[in-house]
Amino acid sequence: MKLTLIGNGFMAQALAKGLIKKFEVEIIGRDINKLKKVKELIPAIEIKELEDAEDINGKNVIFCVKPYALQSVAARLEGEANILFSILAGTSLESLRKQIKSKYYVRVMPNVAASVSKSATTLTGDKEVKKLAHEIFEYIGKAVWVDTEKELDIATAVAGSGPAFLCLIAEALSDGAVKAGLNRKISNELVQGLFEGYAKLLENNHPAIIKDSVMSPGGTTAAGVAKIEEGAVRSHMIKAIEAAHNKAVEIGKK
Ligand SMILES: NC(=O)C1=CN([C@@H]2O[C@H](COP(=O)(O)OP(=O)(O)OC[C@H]3O[C@@H](n4cnc5c(N)ncnc54)[C@H](O)[C@@H]3O)[C@@H](O)[C@H]2O)C=CC1
Ligand SMILES: O=C(O)[C@@H]1CCC=N1
Repeated sequence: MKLTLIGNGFMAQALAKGLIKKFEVEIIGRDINKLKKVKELIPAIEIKELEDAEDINGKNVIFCVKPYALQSVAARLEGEANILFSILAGTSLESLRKQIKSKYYVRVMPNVAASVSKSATTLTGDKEVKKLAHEIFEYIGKAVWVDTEKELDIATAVAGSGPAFLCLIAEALSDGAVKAGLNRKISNELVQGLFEGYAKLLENNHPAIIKDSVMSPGGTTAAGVAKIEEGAVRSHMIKAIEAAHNKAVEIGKK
């Protein structure tokens, strides 16, 4: 099966790296020089410059441009795709249906870890292609189908934007270690190992149980946790998800 990615940005490249293991991948973009650079990085892909009347008839398209570019790119597409997968944050199935012709529509919310085939991806849309959507997006990591777009917009906040939130935590932990006197290289290495080990533990344990197992009475962890609570970090994480979700909904209304 051939997959046609429209857009040649960061996420298109991240998806292509995983999808190429199983599928033929074509990337259509507006800048041939950028496309040639992408081909140098992922030689197995086909590249094609976006035409003014780009024929998508019968193709399985993964739409990877920015949400604001939907209208201008859609106007250049001709014919009816077989499946239109869209990774555009906030952009509703209704809006896609109005602007791009396709037999089936699926919204997809991957994340940056697609570049290492470890995305936590959420899918929703036409149930006729649910199984196929799963099969395709499992090549970039874990894929979960939800029944509503509301759930996908929440998933956008927690799994799409989530890596950036974790980056702030990772950077801050390393900064703290550097502030205390550890060198940057060792601090970063320890934080990387910390996330790797924690991800493994999280597969089978609730975070509260892991926390309790680390936190000794009167110990170092308890001292640190008390400081974190002073800064209302948990409350602000909840607010961050709320804000990111609200933004996805707002993008959808434009
Ligand atoms: N970056 C991330 O972690 C995630 C991004 N997304 C979604 O993925 C989509 C792409 O995001 P990125 O790859 O991060 O952005 P990017 O800026 O790296 O790529 C955007 C692509 O759209 C193309 N484009 C923009 N305007 C265009 C136009 N008028 N005509 C033709 N092509 C046009 C650009 O040339 C570029 O290839 C967005 O809709 C975003 O919501 C979804 C999940 C995670
Ligand atoms: O920030 C954004 O809009 C995109 C969508 C999910 C992750 N990045």
